[in-house]
Amino acid sequence: MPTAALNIPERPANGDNGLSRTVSNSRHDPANSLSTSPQLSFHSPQASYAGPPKVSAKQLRPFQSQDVKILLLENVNLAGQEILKKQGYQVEALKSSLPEDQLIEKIQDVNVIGIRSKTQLSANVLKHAKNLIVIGCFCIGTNQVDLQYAAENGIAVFNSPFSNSRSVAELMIGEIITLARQMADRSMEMHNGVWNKVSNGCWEVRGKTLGIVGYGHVGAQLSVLAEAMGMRVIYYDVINLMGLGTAQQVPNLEALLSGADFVTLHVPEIEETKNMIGEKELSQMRNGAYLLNASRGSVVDIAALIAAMKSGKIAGAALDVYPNEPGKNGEHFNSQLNAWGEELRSLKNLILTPHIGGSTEEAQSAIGVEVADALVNYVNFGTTTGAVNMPEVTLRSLTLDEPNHVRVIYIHRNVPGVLRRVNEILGDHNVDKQMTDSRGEVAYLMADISNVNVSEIKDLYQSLEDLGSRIRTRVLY
Ligand SMILES: NC(=O)c1ccc[n+]([C@@H]2O[C@H](COP(=O)([O-])OP(=O)(O)OC[C@H]3O[C@@H](n4cnc5c(N)ncnc54)[C@H](O)[C@@H]3O)[C@@H](O)[C@H]2O)c1
Ligand SMILES: O=C(O)CC[C@@H](O)C(=O)O
Repeated sequence: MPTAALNIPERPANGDNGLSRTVSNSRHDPANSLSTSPQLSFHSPQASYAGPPKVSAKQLRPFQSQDVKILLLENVNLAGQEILKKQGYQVEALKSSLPEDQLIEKIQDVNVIGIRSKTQLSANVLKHAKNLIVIGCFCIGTNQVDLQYAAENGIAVFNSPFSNSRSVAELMIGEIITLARQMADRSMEMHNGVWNKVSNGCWEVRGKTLGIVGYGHVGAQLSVLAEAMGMRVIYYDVINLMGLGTAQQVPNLEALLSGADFVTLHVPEIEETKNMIGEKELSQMRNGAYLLNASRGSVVDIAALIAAMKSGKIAGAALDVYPNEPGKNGEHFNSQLNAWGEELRSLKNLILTPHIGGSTEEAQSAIGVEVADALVNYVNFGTTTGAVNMPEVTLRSLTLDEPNHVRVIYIHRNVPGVLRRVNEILGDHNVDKQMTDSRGEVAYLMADISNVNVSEIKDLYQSLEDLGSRIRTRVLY
C-alpha cells in the first residue's frame, strides 16, 4: 500500500469495500470495570475523551484497514494491542525499544507508532517517518518525543495522562517506609546469610513531614496516602494548587527542602527541572533526610546525591529513573551506561528500581486501552481530543443515514487567509459542520461535507494539498 493510503481515497468507485459500513466495537467490557480483584482486569476511570463512536456511528475509513501499519515498542500491554488488531490494522509488537539506526529503518514504513518512555522520537528520527500520522505514548511522560517537530509535520501525539499515577504513588509509600526502616539493607543482609537486628537510625513515618515537589496527578495521590499514614504533607509547585486534606503549599523549593524529612519528586522533564536537585539543593535539605525520585533521571544530579549520601547528609534515597536507562530487560546497569553506575550501586540504604513506578497490571492495561482507543479515534475519525501537541478538535460522528458525506481534515500552518481558501474549495459542496482550532503555529480543521461523489474526492484532496499552507490533508469517508 503506498504512502498516501492514509490520505488519498482509494476505495472502489462504488465505495463499498465492506469496511466503511461496519461499526467495530473496540471498547472493553464495562461489566468488569469496577473490579478491584487482582484476578480480574482493571479499567481506569473514564478518560476525558468519549472513546470510539458507538453503534449508530458510521465508520470512516479512506483505506483498507489492513493496510494501516502499526509498530508497537517496549512491550505495550496486550489490551491495547488487541484493540488495534481488532480494527484489522497490521500490528507488529516488540518487547524492547530500538537503537536509533534500527528505529529510523523501521519508522519509514509505519503509519502509527506506539512507544513508552525509552524510545527517543527526536526530529532526526521523525524526519524519516514519511508515512507516520500519529504517535501513541503508552505512558504519562512525553519528553521522549519532539512534540513541536511532530506537530509541525502533522503528526499527532497522544499519551495517558493519569492511568498509572496511583501505581507510582503506592510505590512511593512503600519506599518511604522501606527507607525509614532500612528494610532494603536488612533484606539484602539476610539474603547473604547475615542476621543484623538494629534499631539505630530506623524511624516510624508517623508525624514526619513529606515534601512533594510537583503536586500533579502523582503528587496529589501521594499526598492523600501519606496523610492517611499520619504524615504531615507540604508541597511545592510552580502553580497555585489547593492542597488535599491538610497538605500545605510552600512558596519555594528551598522552603520545601528545609522543611521536609522525606523529599519526593514528581515534576515533568523540562528545561527548568533539569538538575533541579543538585549540590546546593541537597545542602538545603535537613540532616538525615531522604530523597525519592520517580519522575525523570535528569531531575537529580546523581553525582551530587552520591556525595551527599557518603557524607551522611542524606540518610537514604530511592531512585526509579536515571539519565541513561537500558533499552531492554537483562541489559546491565553499570558505569558504561552512567559514569557513576558502580559507585551508586555500592551505597547503603539506597533503593534502586528499574523505572517501574507505573508498572502494574492495572496501570498498563488501563493505559493500553486508553491510548489504543485514542489512536483508533484519530486514524479512523480524525479526532484530536486529548492530543498533547495539536489543537483539540472533534465533530459528532457521521451516521449511517449520511451516505455521501466525507470528513475533511486539514492540518495547516496557522497563517491568515487559510480558512477563506479552504472554504472556497469546500464551498462547492454543502458544509454540514466544521470546527477549527489552532495551537501555536499549527491549526487543525475538520469539516463534514455532504453530497460528495466518490469520483470527486481525489480532486477535493488535491485542491487542499495544493494550498501553500498545507501540512497534511486527510479525507475520510
Ligand atoms: N517512574 C514512573 O514510572 C513514572 C510514572 C508516571 C509518571 N512519571 C513521571 O512523573 C512526572 C509527573 O507525573 P504527573 O502525572 O504527576 O504529572 P503532572 O503533569 O500531573 O504533574 C506535574 C506537576 O509538576 C508541576 N511542575 C512543573 N514544573 C515544575 C517546577 N519547575 N517546579 C515545581 N513543580 C513543577 C506542574 O505544575 C504539575 O503540577 C511525569 O512527567 C513523568 O515524567 C514517572
Ligand atoms: O512505562 C514506561 O515506560 C514509563 C512510565 C512513566 O515514566 C510514565 O511516564 O508514564
